[in-house]
Amino acid sequence: MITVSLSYPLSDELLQQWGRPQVTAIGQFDGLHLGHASVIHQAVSLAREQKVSASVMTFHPHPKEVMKKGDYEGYLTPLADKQAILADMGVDVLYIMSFNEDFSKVSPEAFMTDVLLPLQIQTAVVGFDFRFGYRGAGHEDTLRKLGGEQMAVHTVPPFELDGEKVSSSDIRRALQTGDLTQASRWLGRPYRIRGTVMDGEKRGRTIGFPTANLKLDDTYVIPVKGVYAVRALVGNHWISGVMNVGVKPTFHEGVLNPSFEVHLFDFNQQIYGESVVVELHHYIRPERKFSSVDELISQIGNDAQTAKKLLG
Ligand SMILES: Cc1cc2nc3c(=O)[nH]c(=O)nc-3n(C[C@H](O)[C@H](O)[C@H](O)COP(=O)(O)O)c2cc1C
Ligand SMILES: Nc1ncnc2c1ncn2[C@@H]1O[C@H](COP(=O)(O)OP(=O)(O)O)[C@@H](O)[C@H]1O
Repeated sequence: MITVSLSYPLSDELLQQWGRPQVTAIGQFDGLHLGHASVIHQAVSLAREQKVSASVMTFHPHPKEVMKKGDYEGYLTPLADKQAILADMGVDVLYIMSFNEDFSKVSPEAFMTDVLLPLQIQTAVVGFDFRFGYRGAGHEDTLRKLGGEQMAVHTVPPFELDGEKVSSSDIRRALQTGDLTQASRWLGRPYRIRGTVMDGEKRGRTIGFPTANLKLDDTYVIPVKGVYAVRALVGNHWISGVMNVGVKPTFHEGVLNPSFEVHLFDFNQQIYGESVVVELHHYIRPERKFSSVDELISQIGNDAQTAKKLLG
């Protein structure tokens, strides 16, 4: 998959290089959950039928982040994660349209005449609730009307599991309430975060549970504070472990930003500075303040046993 950065208005040079008949899925696609996957699979299969390239157009940063709407809570799949997942879905080209205040004012008409038609998109594939252009004025019918003879529009209906529509906002809620089973079902994979191992307070090893402290590489949606059964990719190996997302109330008061610390099972290596991906499989319990370090140690021991059982 090739990634192409776009900024509005598109230059002639860019259009010469990338303007070609193609089928394009357009959307924000944060989370790349099962609903998004159904839109993208549809685009890829239409592209194969029409013997043209399959592309995805997405917008970055997230419009909610740029427009400071107040309900922005971070990314389920920051750009790097999105890229990796889309590459595995058979997408040939990923267009990343730079989203800023100026671009937010582009009308549906201008988006069609200045972006979609010059790129020679012959079929646009969008989800049922797709909105585009200034103030989200455009929707699927607008796209159809403006595209006329030159661009077909394919709308994908809501993807449902057990009669419920899969949505990014429900996945965020599930992560914020510790319902990881639901989050994983809707995502079609466990929720993942990526970070770099930093120095911590060097206490972990003294209590028998060294923990790799992660500085997250992006502004992820933060799952509820507490203890999780996880699998972590360290180098080329997936290792089971237990993670605490929290502020360590046993030792500190008034900390606002949670830390992400993973104790890896049967592991004893120095990994400061390494990049680690953590998959959150199960939520075990909320974080709490213990009245002694011994109680904390014994609870972490129980957590590790629970995680081993849950991870099988
Ligand atoms: C599985 C697990 C569960 C934890 N649960 C709690 C908890 O409930 N309350 C708490 O104050 N700290 C908890 N911690 C955090 C420990 O206090 C922390 O790992 C320890 O202080 C070492 O920190 P350091 O790696 O920064 O040195 C937990 C850590 C792990 C690995
Ligand atoms: N089983 C393990 N799980 C996590 N980290 C480990 C493990 N064994 C060794 N380490 C290393 O030790 C560090 C954690 O030790 P710790 O005493 O908790 O220090 P810090 O407070 O700096 O995180 C990790 O960053 C990693 O480099």
